[in-house]
Amino acid sequence: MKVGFIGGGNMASAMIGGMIQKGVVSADDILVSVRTEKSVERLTNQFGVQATMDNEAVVAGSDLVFLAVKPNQIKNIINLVKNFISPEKIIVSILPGKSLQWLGTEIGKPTKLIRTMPNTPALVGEGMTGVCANDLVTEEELQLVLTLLKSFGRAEVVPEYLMDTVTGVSGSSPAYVFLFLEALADAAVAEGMPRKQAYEFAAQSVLGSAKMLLETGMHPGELKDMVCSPGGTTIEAVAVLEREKLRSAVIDATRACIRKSKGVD
Ligand SMILES: NC(=O)C1=CN([C@@H]2O[C@H](COP(=O)(O)OP(=O)(O)OC[C@H]3O[C@@H](n4cnc5c(N)ncnc54)[C@H](OP(=O)(O)O)[C@@H]3O)[C@@H](O)[C@H]2O)C=CC1
Ligand SMILES: O=C(O)[C@@H]1CCC=N1
Repeated sequence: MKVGFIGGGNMASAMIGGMIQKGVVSADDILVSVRTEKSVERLTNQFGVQATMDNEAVVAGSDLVFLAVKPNQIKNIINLVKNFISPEKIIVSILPGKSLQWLGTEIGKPTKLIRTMPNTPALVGEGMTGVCANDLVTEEELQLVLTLLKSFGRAEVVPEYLMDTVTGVSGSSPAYVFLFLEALADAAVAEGMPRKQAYEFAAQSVLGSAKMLLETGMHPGELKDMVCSPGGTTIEAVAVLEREKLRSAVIDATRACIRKSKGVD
């Protein structure tokens, strides 16, 4: 099977890297189109894929095509390539805010469509992708796409009305986590820890905490309580984070992201 990508930027590169590394698609079977010569060179050198600036050639030569450009590019791209979209091809969008219905209307003919929302931890095999499909996609085809997506992390089918929520809770959230990690490390640096070491201590602590939540099935409040010794150090930090409204800031920020995803045009 030939897998195409229209757009080969941050997110597409993370997905391509994961797929090749896990061996679910070989580099020879991946075609990518981009806007600049510079990206053609980067993708060819980094992954050994067939990179080009010819979007039509990628759609014509692929069985499954990921749409991985920015939302403001997608109308033009669909107009350019829609004549090359035939009924047996599967089109997989990774764009925020673009519904299956919107994509179908722009393509203008019955097409197998899958809408996804991945995230950049795909680059290290720890992505999280939300997925939904239209009625023309068979169960077998959906499973095939899930296999591709699971090559770089977890992937789960969700009802389409939750796709903007997926953008807020996992698509965009690595950026909020990196802000937190940077601040955590800054505090350690302020106390004299070398920066590289501070990132290692901060990142491993967040990684381990996330793993505990996934693997124990315990409530996050209970996991927090396990760290807070009575009269101890942790509860002092927790009290400051509560006073500074960390949790309501995270809720408001995530909902702002979801609102933006709902309004993307
Ligand atoms: N980054 C993220 O964390 C996530 C992003 N997304 C979504 O994925 C999509 C891509 O995002 P991201 O990878 O971050 O964006 P980037 O800006 O990194 O990549 C965009 C890519 O599109 C290419 N491109 C632009 N115009 C054209 C064109 N006319 N024809 C062909 N290729 C074109 C660019 O080419 P060139 O390299 O030559 O400029 C570039 O490779 C967006 O819709 C984004 O919302 C979804 C989930 C997470
Ligand atoms: O910021 C964005 O628009 C994209 C969508 C999810 C992550 N990045």
